[in-house]
Amino acid sequence: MSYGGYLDLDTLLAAQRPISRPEHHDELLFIIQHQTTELWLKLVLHELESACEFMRADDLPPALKCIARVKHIQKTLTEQWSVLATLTPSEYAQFRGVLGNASGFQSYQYRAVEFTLGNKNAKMLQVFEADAAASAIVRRALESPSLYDEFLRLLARAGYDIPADVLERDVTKAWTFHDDLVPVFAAIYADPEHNWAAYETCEELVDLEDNFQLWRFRHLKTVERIIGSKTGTGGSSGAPFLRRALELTFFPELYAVRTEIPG
Ligand code: HEM
Ligand SMILES: N[C@@H](Cc1c[nH]c2ccccc12)C(=O)O
Repeated sequence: MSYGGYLDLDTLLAAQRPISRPEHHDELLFIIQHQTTELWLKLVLHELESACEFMRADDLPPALKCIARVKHIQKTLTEQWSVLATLTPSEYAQFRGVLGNASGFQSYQYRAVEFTLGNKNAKMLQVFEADAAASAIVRRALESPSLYDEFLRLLARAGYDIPADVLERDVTKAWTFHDDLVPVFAAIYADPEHNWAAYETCEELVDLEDNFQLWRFRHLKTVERIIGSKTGTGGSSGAPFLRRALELTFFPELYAVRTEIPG
């Protein structure tokens, strides 16, 4: 066994192949920024899937440990935008053309993470039609209960009054706001001492969402400084599209409960 052999470094380090001719100095940065993100997303998915499994087994402590690791990865990914922000608009414009219609829209691991957190949208599968392996990853995330679904099922098993329509919902559909979950969370937040595990998990989920939004925000701000309000290579309006994504929420009832806390 050797360092490079164990890590399959030859494969890893052969995978940065700029396509601009003559090769643009900054294309390597662009590639590595994406590849490192994808590597971390691979681990995020792995940890979130484990967190779901632990929840299914009513084993919260290890689920929370997985979530804690995901939160650190999210922070790293958010910080990492500052490296790409050293790419100036003039530099990027010199090789943007080689990207054609390719775009972050096509990140199947990103889509799988969004689905695992509950932002499902079956239409997104179309993007990956031509790629069987990518489709399988995204479809699995679409068809599995989200982390939130698993948490709510766990709460129901623990005796909390989770409405039947929540427990029996079609998990392939986007989450919609459930008014009657808010009193359940209000009771948990009113008495943390007697609901500690549920209370702590609620706050961990809010952390996950908060971190996810910070990543989205930094993506938007980096995009704004690099391409202004140009339309995206993926066919979207660009920055306006990314700005709208900041209104998405994975766990709306966990935000709604905050309004209901007396005081
Ligand atoms: C110069 C750098 C970048 C620019 C100008 C940029 C621009 C954009 C734009 C305009 C979109 C909207 C889709 C489109 O029409 O193309 C988008 C989506 C996306 N980008 Fe980036 N991006 C950059 C870097 C990155 C990096 C480093 C990642 C990390 C993997 C990334 C991940 C994504 C993802 C996942 C989406 C889909 C978001 C969604 O559907 O909610 N982007 N990007
Ligand atoms: N969507 C980007 C291009 C882009 C960003 N990340 C990518 C990853 C791979 C291919 C293309 C891209 C733009 O409009 O400029």
